Amino acid sequence: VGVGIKPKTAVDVLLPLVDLVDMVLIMTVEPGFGGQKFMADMMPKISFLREKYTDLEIEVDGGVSPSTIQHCADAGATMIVSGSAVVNSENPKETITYMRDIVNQAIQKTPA
Ligand SMILES: O=C(CO)[C@H](O)[C@H](O)COP(=O)(O)O
Repeated sequence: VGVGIKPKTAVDVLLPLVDLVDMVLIMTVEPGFGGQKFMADMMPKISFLREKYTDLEIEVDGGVSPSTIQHCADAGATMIVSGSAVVNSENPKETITYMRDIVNQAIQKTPA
């Protein structure tokens, strides 16, 4: 079971819930539809959670693409939702593999 927060929701609301769930979702667009612009200013929410919870699955959803994935990975995201960037890609497999590799590389660099 996961719990997600919208961009205007403070990350602190997750703190009492983290131990009860399998993952948290940080929305990087307003929920509703695909194709919106990635909100890089959501990255501090991810870094904050990653610093406190080294093993937590943190998902991002919204505007995630090959050009924004590094921000997510560096902040500590481990699960990625990507719509437009994948379905509009000329090579979805390559796009997925690229984003997965960036996230996996960041995970491997994270101190245990
Ligand atoms: O539905 C959404 C928001 O509610 C998502 O952002 C969407 O599923 C992912 O699409 P995209 O990568 O185009 O932002």
